[in-house]
Amino acid sequence: MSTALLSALAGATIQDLYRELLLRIGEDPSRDGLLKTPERMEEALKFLTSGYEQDALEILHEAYFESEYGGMVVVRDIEFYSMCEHHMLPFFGRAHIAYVPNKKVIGLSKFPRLLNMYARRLQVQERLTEQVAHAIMQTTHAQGVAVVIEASHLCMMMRGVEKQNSTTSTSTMLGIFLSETQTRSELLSILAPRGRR
Ligand SMILES: Nc1nc2c(ncn2[C@@H]2O[C@H](COP(=O)(O)OP(=O)(O)OP(=O)(O)O)[C@@H](O)[C@H]2O)c(=O)[nH]1
Ligand SMILES: [Zn+2]
Repeated sequence: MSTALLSALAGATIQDLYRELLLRIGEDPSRDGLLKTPERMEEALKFLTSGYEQDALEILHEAYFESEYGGMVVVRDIEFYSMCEHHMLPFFGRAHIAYVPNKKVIGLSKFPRLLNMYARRLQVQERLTEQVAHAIMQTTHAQGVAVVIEASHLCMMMRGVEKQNSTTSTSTMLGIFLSETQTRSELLSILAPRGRR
């Protein structure tokens, strides 16, 4: 890209860029239905990438409660929407987050908040899974953390290979979930589809 073009782009707003994009795909950005579209797109993009402005400590740091609970906590079926970094198309599905506390439990709502934070960045499913697991482990010093994500990728559905029914599963196991087969088996039996337990 030429220096002149780069400096011209640097002065452009996100809405200018979206207007140009509409022109390049053969649309007329001045027609009635599209007049406010660059503004709407900017707003949507800011929301969908708002995770860059947050960090895990900020989300988790005031929601620890002392507890002697020594079992496993599993928050399952947390729905999420993210965008793949390759095509900037959505991938979405469900996450299951489990941990074994270490004298402190975390407010349950913080798990979906943490997932949303990482999901609202350009992602690959593998990294999303790892980031959620490591953030919980590092901030809470839990005995173990496990994150399982099942997702459908629109870049594999509405374009490319056009497969409508495939889903992708990823999992990250840390601490006791890695070292103890029994703990891992307990989690897998909790996550097994109902009727197959
Ligand atoms: N591992 C991983 N791959 C992803 C994820 N989301 C999208 N992809 C893949 O990223 C790859 C990008 O491959 P490229 O060959 O560079 O792009 P492409 O030509 O658009 O690929 P096709 O989708 O096969 O048409 C594709 O195989 C996508 O399926 C993800 O979360 N994890
Ligand atoms: Zn993609």
